[in-house]
Amino acid sequence: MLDNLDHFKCLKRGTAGAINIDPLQRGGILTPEAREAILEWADGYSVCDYCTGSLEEIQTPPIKEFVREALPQFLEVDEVRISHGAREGIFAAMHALCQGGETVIADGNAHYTTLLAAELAGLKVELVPASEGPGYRVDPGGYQEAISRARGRGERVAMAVLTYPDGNYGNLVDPKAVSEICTDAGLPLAVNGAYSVGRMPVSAKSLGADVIVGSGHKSMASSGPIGIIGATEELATRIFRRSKLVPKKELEMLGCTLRGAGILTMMASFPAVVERTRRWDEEVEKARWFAGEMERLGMDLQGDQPHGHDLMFFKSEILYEISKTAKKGRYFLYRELKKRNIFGIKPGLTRQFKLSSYQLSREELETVLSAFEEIVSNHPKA
Ligand SMILES: Cc1ncc(COP(=O)(O)O)c(C=O)c1O
Repeated sequence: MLDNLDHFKCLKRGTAGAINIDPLQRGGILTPEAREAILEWADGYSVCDYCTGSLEEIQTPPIKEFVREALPQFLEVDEVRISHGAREGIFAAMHALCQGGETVIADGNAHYTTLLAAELAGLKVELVPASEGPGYRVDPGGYQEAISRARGRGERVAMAVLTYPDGNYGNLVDPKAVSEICTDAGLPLAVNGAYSVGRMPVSAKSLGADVIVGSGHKSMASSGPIGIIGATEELATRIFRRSKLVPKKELEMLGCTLRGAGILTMMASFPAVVERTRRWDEEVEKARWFAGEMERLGMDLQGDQPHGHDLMFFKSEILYEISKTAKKGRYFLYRELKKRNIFGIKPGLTRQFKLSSYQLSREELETVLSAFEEIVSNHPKA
């Protein structure tokens, strides 16, 4: 094996020029500025040229200004730190704010990483169930019921998490309503903004979030893994507490998180990211138009109606019926889209799939719609 490694030398992704509709990837596509930054800062510990002891204190490049001023202002939150992703932010908050054996409340549409974070922190999870499809709605009032259920069993409830929006249906639950319930119950609320921070306007203050996390590689045009965690002053002193053994370093962050190009891509994209959040209404309008056209072709949008996010989950019996007789069976949709230079729907999916219209032009989305239209009309149904 080690004598024949030439195929590692020149790795190509093979997606140049394609239309990418993968919800996981749309908001993480780099700006031209970030592409330049990645080359400039690509070497391992490149940000440490002028280190003064901790990542958020570095002034050259201007990480200090970015983390201490720009990000808190952007998110309307007291303190921000850079993490390796949304999941690490959620874990840091749970680990710092809860004691082993306590319970966290989370929405039934929460991302799996919220459950793993709780498990790793030694916590129990009480879910607020989502309704049946097609809405899959989480009712804010369900948080009160979940708190009462857990407390009724004698559990100590320590915090709540709201996924805003969730990563399956793009549903947006009223965070203010959840926050009021949490405040009355004496619980901090962590908002998982993996699909919102960097896409839509997000103010931790207006949402009523005590902790907010975001994902750079999902929604802030950054090269991953990278995320952000913000907290109110009161909680920041607990989450970002310093080590007793190495007092310059923050314990929960294991000293320094992003030590290379990733943070420079986030910084280089930041002006464009701030700007694009101001045009969120256009994205919602485009998503609604696109969903309407897909429904006309026979697909059923799940989740919020009218839809409030670019992440869309469709059920599609029509494509499933076609797959029963199509060449390559359930892989036919992936292959047909690939032939037309469109990718992002997972190979093998036909009956239900997610996609995103984020930052795609109307022309590109029309190309996607024509592809679906052709695929439906060119194939006989079973
Ligand atoms: C809603 C949601 N939260 C969190 C994550 C994880 O984000 P990260 O990779 O930044 O940890 C995802 C990833 O798909 C997600 O969809």
